[in-house]
Amino acid sequence: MTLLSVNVNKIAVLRNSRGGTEPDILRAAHTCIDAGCGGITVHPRPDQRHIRPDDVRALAAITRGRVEYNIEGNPFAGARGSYPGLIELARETKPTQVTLVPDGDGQITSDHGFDLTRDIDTLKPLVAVLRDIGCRVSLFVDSGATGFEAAVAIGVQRIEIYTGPYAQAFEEGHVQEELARCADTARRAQHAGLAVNAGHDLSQANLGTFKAAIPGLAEVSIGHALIGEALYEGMATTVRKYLQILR
Ligand SMILES: CC(=O)[C@@H](O)[C@H](O)COP(=O)(O)O
Ligand SMILES: NCC(=O)COP(=O)(O)O
Repeated sequence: MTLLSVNVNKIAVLRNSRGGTEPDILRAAHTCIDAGCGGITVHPRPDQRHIRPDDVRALAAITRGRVEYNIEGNPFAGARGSYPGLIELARETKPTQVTLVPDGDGQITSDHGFDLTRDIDTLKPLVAVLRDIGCRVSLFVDSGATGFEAAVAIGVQRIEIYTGPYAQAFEEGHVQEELARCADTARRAQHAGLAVNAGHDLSQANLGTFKAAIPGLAEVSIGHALIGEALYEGMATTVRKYLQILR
């Protein structure tokens, strides 16, 4: 079964909009875990508009020994200022997995993956540090990416396919070409020895079609749509509906 990792960034967006403690990100995570999700994902950003370093720490404590914990982000972001940085947070909190994403500091959301043929030498020392800490390392890549053998050679264990273009094609009703590109990317990555995750703009509407096309899909991390859908049906019911799709 594909593991569902719930991204709780959007709970923090709502909380931060009033500057208090509600909605409570830990209560939300507990609810998702109790409903059967296999992991919690966060993507702290240097501007701290949603997940803050203290959230990363608190979520590490409540996930440990229960479900996987996946921290996503740009290892080079926030080198200055109060944001401690992704590697430092990983060293402190020891998540199950770190997913490296090549965002700019001011990006509104992630919109592309690494170019492995270009970025591999830059990634090599970071992957080594993360493996040393004990984290599984995944790299966010676009569909159609190449260079998976080189990623394996530096210690990378997974890729996460950026599914934003898939979700858009699905919505526009012409999904086959992008779906085939994702399936081919997954096949080549698996052949090179990598496990395959996926994420970005996945939803109850588009997840089943994606899952059916990607044999061996290890994990999906889902936040934006899931938290939105939970407004109508509640968090636990929504998580269970995703689990049903992933069965
Ligand atoms: C890498 C990825 O696709 C997600 O982590 C997504 O970017 C969520 O981040 P935001 O919630 O900040 O948009
Ligand atoms: N890695 C993708 C993720 O964590 C959630 O992305 P989204 O569902 O908020 O678009």
